[in-house]
Amino acid sequence: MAAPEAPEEKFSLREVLDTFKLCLSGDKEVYVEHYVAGWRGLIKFLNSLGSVFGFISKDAVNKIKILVTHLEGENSSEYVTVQSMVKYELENELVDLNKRGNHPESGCRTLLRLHRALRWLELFLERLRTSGEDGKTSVMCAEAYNESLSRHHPWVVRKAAGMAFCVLPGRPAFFEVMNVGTPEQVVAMLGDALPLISEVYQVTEELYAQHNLLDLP
Ligand SMILES: CCCCCCCCCCCCC/C=C/[C@@H](O)[C@H](COP(=O)(O)O)NC(=O)CCCCCCCCCCCCCCC
Repeated sequence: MAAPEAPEEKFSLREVLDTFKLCLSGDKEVYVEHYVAGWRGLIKFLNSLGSVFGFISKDAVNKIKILVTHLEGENSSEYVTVQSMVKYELENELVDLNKRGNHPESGCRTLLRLHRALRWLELFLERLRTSGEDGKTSVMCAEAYNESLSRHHPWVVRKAAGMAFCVLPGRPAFFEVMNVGTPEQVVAMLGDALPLISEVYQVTEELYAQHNLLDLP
């Protein structure tokens, strides 16, 4: 059995919900700081599911580190919101637009990877929310993945992801790890969280579409 985690390391869905609430400013700009914090919370959840998911969490952690480097770097004021980041990086030609080159760690391409994963999360959580007691998390996860992220992944990543999904715990254990309370309370909280996640996704999607950034290499 795994050693118990330190309390501050424990995942809580409420915490993630709260960070996603903070993501959007009054005029619908997305704060990079809170976006990153939301992902950190989700990765805690992933880590608590076991080492099979290590290769996924490692990639997500790397992406977060890149964004934090921008957030804390000398141009930190340009990285306050996704909108200001896009403007700054495009105006200063800091993004590889057609093929990978001098800017493999641009904020724009890095955030795009997380943004695509956010769509997977939205689809997965919606399935989880509406599933019955004996719903299979592995199937919900695979379906959500096939409808979103998978098209951006090469065969070998799709294969590894598919294998990891198979060992996901069942719905009751999954709900337990969320640390919310009864299954009914989890479902209610998912109902609160989904519109927030969905709005952050939509705002980012529109911004990236406007600037033709949805296929950054
Ligand atoms: C709960 C089960 C979690 C399953 C996670 C589903 C997503 C599967 C993603 C598989 C990614 C495999 C790792 C490699 C990825 C990279 O190739 C690829 C491309 O990057 P590159 O252009 O720099 O090369 N990276 C990505 O697409 C970014 C993936 C980020 C995935 C983050 C997933 C976090 C999952 C958090 C789970 C939270 C569940 C919450 C329940 C309340």
